[in-house]
Amino acid sequence: MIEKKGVITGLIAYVKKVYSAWIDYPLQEGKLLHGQYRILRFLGLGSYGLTYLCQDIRTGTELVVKQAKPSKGQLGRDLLRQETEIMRQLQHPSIPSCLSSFQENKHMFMVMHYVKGRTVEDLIFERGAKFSEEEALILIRKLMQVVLYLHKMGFVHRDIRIPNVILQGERIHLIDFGLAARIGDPALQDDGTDEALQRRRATEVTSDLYAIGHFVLFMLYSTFESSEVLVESVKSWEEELELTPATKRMLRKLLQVDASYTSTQAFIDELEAILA
Ligand SMILES: Nc1ncnc2c1ncn2[C@@H]1O[C@H](COP(=O)(O)OP(=O)(O)OP(=O)(O)O)[C@@H](O)[C@H]1O
Repeated sequence: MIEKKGVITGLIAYVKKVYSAWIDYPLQEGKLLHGQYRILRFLGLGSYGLTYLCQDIRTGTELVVKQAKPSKGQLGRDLLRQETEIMRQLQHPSIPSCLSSFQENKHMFMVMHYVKGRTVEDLIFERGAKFSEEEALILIRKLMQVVLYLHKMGFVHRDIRIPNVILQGERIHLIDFGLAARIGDPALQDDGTDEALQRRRATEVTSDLYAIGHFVLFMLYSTFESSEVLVESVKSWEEELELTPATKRMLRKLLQVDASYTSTQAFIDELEAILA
């Protein structure tokens, strides 16, 4: 009996997976959306949305169009609506502007500026970029100008990660506001009981600072070469990375090993002091 129940549950999960893959299939290149945006290329399937590079046929400009992921139903649409509302309130040269939103064939879309450049993830994993301690901190100082603006506007990003930061020459851009929320508001999505995820997703500024800590570690590990061939390392970043004591102390606070910073500005002040 129990075995039969297990088979049925497995079968339902499989059917759900096939159905999701089918309804989340990206729209075709060349398709015209809203009579204005021609799809040039599918950029990616995120947790809650599908993203396309499009061309505005009236102006020739390249833009990004994000579609709520059909398999996520109402939650996908609510998150895209929230993302649109938040982006409309933000005006910063390092944040893509939201240009419009529309519905078509029961699907919801949002149009924003296209940021041409390379994500920090691409730079590290595809281009083999290496960040010294100082370079990593200088980049974070730039990123914190955008994060401080966001926090001052009353929002948290909640998804600051290396694929969501684009470098365009000397300029830095923060993208993907899909999980952004007003500070203190209850989160729309349920993140279960994973402790690390809950720290990233709390609607408090410390969740972005926690994410910044991991961001710094990704950059610092770009120069790390392990001598322990084929042995899976169980050492912590504090044992593996050779860092100045001040940076170590800063990271311990960001990662909430020690008590976190009391404000975003307090972190920036300490960062400035280290770089000075
Ligand atoms: N405004 C933008 N300019 C340039 N590229 C963008 C822009 N917005 C998103 N992208 C790119 O589109 C792709 C898909 O992005 P999206 O944020 O929808 O999902 P994701 O980051 O892959 O996943 P998730 O949403 O789960 O974090 C990524 O490669 C991202 O770099």
